[in-house]
Amino acid sequence: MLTFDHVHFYYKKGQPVVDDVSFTIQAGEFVSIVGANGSGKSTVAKLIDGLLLPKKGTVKFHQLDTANPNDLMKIHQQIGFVFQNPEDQFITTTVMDEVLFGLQNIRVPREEMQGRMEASLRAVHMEDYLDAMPHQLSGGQKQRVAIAAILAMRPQMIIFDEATSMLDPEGRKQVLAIMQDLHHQGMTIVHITHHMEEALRAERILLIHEGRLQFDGDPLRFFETVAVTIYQLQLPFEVRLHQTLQLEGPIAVNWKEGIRSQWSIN
Ligand SMILES: Nc1ncnc2c1ncn2[C@@H]1O[C@H](COP(=O)(O)OP(=O)(O)OP(=O)(O)O)[C@@H](O)[C@H]1O
Repeated sequence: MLTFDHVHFYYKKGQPVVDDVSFTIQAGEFVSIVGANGSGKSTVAKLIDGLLLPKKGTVKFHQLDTANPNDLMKIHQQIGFVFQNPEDQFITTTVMDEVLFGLQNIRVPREEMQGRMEASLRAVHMEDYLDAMPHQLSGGQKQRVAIAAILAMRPQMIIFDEATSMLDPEGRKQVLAIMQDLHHQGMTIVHITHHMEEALRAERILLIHEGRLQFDGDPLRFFETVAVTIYQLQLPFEVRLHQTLQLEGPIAVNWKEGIRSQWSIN
């Protein structure tokens, strides 16, 4: 379980970027954090992982406190981070080494490494690319390798920070399907995005605006009650269509189910 308790953060004193934010994310949840450019989403993500520390308040992952230097290494191991640009994450020259590198870093026994590497590449359907050079892969494949490198470390939670925004439609679809698949296997997913079609797929949406938490709840309620354009966000096509047709009741649920099945990996 992740807990933000009255968290405050600023880069420059007097200019709050995260302003008294509190929320809890339970194990196994799929949460989207949405908000306009510059609203503070990435800062929240970095606070979750302990890459940034609160100026006031606490961020805890289970009993581990990001402000405690003794806890930080454990937090980094238990929370994986997928960044916007997969290129930034590659250090080695083959897909296989890319996954093994992280395992060496956390001193996984040598006899365990091969199995973990192969299993995590299988989980993202990249098992046929062991010797490929990461830089020669498509955008979606690169992100899948980055995800495999994280999975091999066996995290409990993965944060995707705008991880689809540099990808073409096919790459986006691949990465979103992997997210959904991991969620179904019990992984806690935090997906930071300003694509509302993607946010629709989460179980819960947190809206950040000017560093404050403005909404925390179900996507259905979010799109029905929040005037998203005020926050420089756009309604997903399916929701706009639904509102235009002014459908109600079971059909309102159906558009959501339709989206879920559309993105499903099966
Ligand atoms: N390293 C930094 N130093 C100073 N200010 C920063 C730094 N990183 C972010 N900011 C500022 O903090 C505010 C929030 O930025 P943040 O990146 O968290 O927002 P965001 O919602 O993720 O935006 P985007 O969608 O554009 O990535 C912005 O005003 C940004 O300019």
